[in-house]
Amino acid sequence: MPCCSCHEIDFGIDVGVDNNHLIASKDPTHPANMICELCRLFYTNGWCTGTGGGVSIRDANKAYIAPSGVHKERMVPSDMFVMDLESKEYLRKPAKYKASACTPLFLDIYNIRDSGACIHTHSQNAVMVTLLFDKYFEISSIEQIKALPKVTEAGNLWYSDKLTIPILENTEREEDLSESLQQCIKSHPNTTAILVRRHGIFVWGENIWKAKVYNEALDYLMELAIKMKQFGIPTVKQE
Ligand SMILES: CSCCC(=O)C(=O)COP(=O)(O)O
Ligand SMILES: [Zn+2]
Repeated sequence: MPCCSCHEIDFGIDVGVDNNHLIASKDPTHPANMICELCRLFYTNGWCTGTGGGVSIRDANKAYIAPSGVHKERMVPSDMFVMDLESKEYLRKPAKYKASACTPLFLDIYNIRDSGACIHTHSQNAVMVTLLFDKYFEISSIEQIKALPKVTEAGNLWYSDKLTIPILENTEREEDLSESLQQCIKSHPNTTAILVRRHGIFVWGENIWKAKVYNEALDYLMELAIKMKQFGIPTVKQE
């Protein structure tokens, strides 16, 4: 029955409270669509299986965040949380879910680096390198290194540059990583990724396309480094 004094009741609370216009778009590059597409792809790569890992994308002052503990390859845009990065209030909060446990970590990365997207994977290559290296994953003189940015200056690393990715110790709860992650990002201004021992990797970039390239290149290099170690080949080329 229409209500003459409150038009919202005609449409149901979803229109006003759920802010569906923030996630409904036919544009495949819209953050809500991209997160779903990339999580499907990352699931296929073994990077976001068993509900682990995820993707967040920033659109100006808004962060798009996936739900926690769901089949990451089956998410749909209406599952997305949207946070106002200034007020830290959710503009959209699907009632049946909690936001990803990685949310404080994604926010740390947006805050400290002003990045446009964050990728978190549980790639076995990432986990293995944290078991094979101590404080840093290091590799040099491999062509794929040229896909990674210098970060503190324009341009990418050169073939013979040494790529260094810090390794943090894991915590029981993902959100408890926040303090050490913040410190690590600040003390390593030229990194675009951080590994977490026995857990995975966080990768970020100016936008989702760059973050995707960095994550793919890093995973390639980590897989290669594991094989090099198996053959006793040093990952950093001796002069
Ligand atoms: C088996 S996944 C454990 C939590 C985690 O490390 C992760 O990356 C996923 O967290 P989310 O809350 O986004 O499901
Ligand atoms: Zn994780």
